Amino acid sequence: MKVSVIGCGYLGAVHAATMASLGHTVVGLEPDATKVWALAQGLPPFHEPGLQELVQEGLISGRLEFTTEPSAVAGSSVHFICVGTPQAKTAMDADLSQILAAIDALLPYLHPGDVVAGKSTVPVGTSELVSRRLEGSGAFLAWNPEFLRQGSAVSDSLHPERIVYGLPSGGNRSRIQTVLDTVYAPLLDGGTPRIVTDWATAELIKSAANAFLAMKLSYINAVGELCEQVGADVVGLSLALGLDGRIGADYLKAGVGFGGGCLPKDLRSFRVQAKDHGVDSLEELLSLVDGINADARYRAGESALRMCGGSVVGRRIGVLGAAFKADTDDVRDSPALDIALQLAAEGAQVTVSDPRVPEHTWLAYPQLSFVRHAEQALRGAELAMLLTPWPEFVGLDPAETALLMSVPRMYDGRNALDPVAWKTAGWEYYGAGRGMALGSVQAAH
Ligand SMILES: NC(=O)c1ccc[n+]([C@@H]2O[C@H](COP(=O)([O-])OP(=O)(O)OC[C@H]3O[C@@H](n4cnc5c(N)ncnc54)[C@H](O)[C@@H]3O)[C@@H](O)[C@H]2O)c1
Ligand SMILES: O=c1ccn([C@@H]2O[C@H](COP(=O)(O)OP(=O)(O)O[C@H]3O[C@H](CO)[C@@H](O)[C@H](O)[C@H]3O)[C@@H](O)[C@H]2O)c(=O)[nH]1
Repeated sequence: MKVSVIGCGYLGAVHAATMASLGHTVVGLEPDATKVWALAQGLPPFHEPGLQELVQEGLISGRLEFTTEPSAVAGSSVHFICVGTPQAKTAMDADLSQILAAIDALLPYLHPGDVVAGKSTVPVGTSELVSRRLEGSGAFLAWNPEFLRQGSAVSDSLHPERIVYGLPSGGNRSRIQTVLDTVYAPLLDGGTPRIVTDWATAELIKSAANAFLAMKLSYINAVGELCEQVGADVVGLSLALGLDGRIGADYLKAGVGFGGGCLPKDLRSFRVQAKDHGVDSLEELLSLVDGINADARYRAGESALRMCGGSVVGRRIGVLGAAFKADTDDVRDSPALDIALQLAAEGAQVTVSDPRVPEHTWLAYPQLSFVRHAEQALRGAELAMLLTPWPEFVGLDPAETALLMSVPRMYDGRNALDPVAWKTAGWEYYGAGRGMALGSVQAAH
């Protein structure tokens, strides 16, 4: 089947390559000529494990192409909408301008019977809005939200936990379902569960999923704050909670809070949706979740101040990590960058190390120094802050690393290091949500 993917950023590039690997002929449409050039060379313009190989396989097979030319999408049976839905510049709701522009640009090339499948994360009601724009084209609309995570996007796409179809009511429903079933046949045949529902439910499934993850993270971070107050250890507590199958161990790693291009903005968009529809209790709950997340970042800055004796003015701090999580080069709403900026604003000399964040990103933050390697950030520093748990940081040798520092002090904002090993090597160690605790809970069978 020929399919098009409209918008080839973190989601669209992966989706296009995945569709090609499932055997479809794929045209990826993207207005950014630099991204198209890079993708067409088989060199994705961002870091995503496994993507380069998948894109190169697609290009070599002849089933995958990238273009800036909208007419290339003509003749596709399914058009996947993967454009951005960022937070609006001056409000908390989602900015739908990329969605509407993408649909308008698609209209001249749609044929009756084509399926337009929205994969972007959108507020409830967006499908209704988009379907009115599609009127007269003869195309059908489905909302088919995507759940991949950056850093494991390729494997998440090839082995999804579920596929959701939001379909219109009426006679065309089964026809659209058949088309989507054909597109996803290799995954469905492999046992991936499929949920078929209406547009509004599909839209809400995605918002509710991200808000739930955010809620779990803010819950454990708030509990972590209590742990710090009473000298308890949130890492041991999370381990014990996670062994309860009803709770589950995922999204219980306490630290400096969640970031990225999805959870924060989707949580805020969901807040607006709840408020707009008069569900004040949900809005209040989500607002607390958002507030606790902001606090987690702020408390990291406060801990740094305390560890430096009450002031960071002129003090050298080495920050390990700029990306919002490991295995991505994405700094959208990154807690690490936010905390580094907070400390620079307090007067610290902050050097940030990240193995992947591209150099053009650094130019936007003249108040920070950027280096590639941990050693460069930590040499002569009196506080190290681990804020993104890249393997090269987690694997640092505490004794060797201590020799680089003017004072060996470690704030572990991801609870990724072994406090006993670091303390034994002479470090003053402080973990988010565990303070100076030594990690007093161990699992045994
Ligand atoms: N990043 C993720 O892991 C992820 C996962 C699931 C869902 N989502 C959702 O997917 C959507 C895209 O997210 P992203 O992270 O890929 O964003 P992104 O900014 O990386 O990618 C969006 C791309 O769309 C392009 N674009 C903008 N206007 C366009 C137009 N009119 N026509 C064609 N292309 C256009 C942009 O140039 C950009 O390359 C968002 O709604 C997001 O919430 C993202
Ligand atoms: O135990 C944990 C797990 C995650 N995080 C943080 O939470 C944030 C989000 O992490 P993750 O969910 O892995 O990253 P995303 O790639 O943003 O993926 C989320 O957002 C995507 C876009 O909507 C969805 O598709 C995914 O299902 C959803 O997990 C990051 O800052 C992580 O560091 C923690 O602090 N502790």
